[in-house]
Amino acid sequence: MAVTENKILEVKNLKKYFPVKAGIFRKTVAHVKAVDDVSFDIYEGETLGLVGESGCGKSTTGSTILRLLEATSGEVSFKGEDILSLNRNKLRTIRKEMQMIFQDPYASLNPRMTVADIVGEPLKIHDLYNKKSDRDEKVKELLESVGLTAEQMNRYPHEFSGGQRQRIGVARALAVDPKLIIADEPVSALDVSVQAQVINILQDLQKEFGLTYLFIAHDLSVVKHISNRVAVMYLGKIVEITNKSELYDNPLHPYTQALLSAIPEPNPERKKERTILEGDVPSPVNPPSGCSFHPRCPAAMDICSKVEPEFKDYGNGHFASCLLLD
Ligand SMILES: Nc1ncnc2c1ncn2[C@@H]1O[C@H](COP(=O)(O)OP(=O)(O)OP(=O)(O)O)[C@@H](O)[C@H]1O
Repeated sequence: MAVTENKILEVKNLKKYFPVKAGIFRKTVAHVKAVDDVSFDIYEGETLGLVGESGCGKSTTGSTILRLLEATSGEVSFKGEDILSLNRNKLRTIRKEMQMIFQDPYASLNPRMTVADIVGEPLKIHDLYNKKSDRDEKVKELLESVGLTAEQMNRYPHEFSGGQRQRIGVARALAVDPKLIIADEPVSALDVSVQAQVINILQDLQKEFGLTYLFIAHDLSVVKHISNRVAVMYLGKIVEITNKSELYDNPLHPYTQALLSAIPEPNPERKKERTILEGDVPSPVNPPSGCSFHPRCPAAMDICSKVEPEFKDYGNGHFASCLLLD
């Protein structure tokens, strides 16, 4: 399925603050602003890459959309339905259509369960294929769709390589026939040679089943191949979002430029200038005033520490928040 004009997911002003407690009465003394006013849409059939350094809030965004974490405020609507206000029953029904694939294929599969039980578990939870023989048939089909074999269904996770385990994770996510998959760093724990295989499988499955992906990664090179659009996140906020070619050819935000310059250039003749990001990512408990990127920004001016930049459209759906662009 090609990318359509239907918004399957709309995220508006989403915030997730974690309380920081201290003292014998465990009083809340501050908040970790993990997701701080994030808005974006995803169109049906599309892959939106969500990229940023460790700790910028990508996983929290994914988990809050699926209500694995409760949002502090904001709106998330999936196919027009307001997810954040659904009761448990309705949430359970809609969860079938939104699945997550996790980063660590070692930690996310129960070592004591066979592959058949792992992949079949969501079917049981959602009361699908109640007869064991039907469920096993479905599991076989799912394993084959991710390039594994039916014979492997009675084995345990430790008998598989990292890439194969991630395929098991993908098969499990697909079991309930979802529409949207949030893939949280699905290839970060894998060898580079295996990363491309898993990404290719995800792309093939997208075509076959008309899936939509939110694909989370900390590295812009990983999402380049698979994404239609890319959103760049820094300290709880999206600082730039646009379609893939625009982002890689014409990045507007200095943070995006720095992330791009960190990608190794395989061709030595096309050596590029590198922007080395100075210092550490500031704490999301007490983000810097003004533009939160200013302490590390190679182009920062005085005003950047005083005024918070607006998130503006610079044409053709290319949004960025940087005072230097005005
Ligand atoms: N349960 C929690 N309680 C308190 N703070 C949390 C909690 N979960 C995450 N955080 C903090 O929220 C911020 C965002 O974390 P998150 O895991 O979403 O970032 P990330 O971009 O996905 O990073 P990574 O790539 O390392 O997973 C971090 O500062 C993190 O320490």
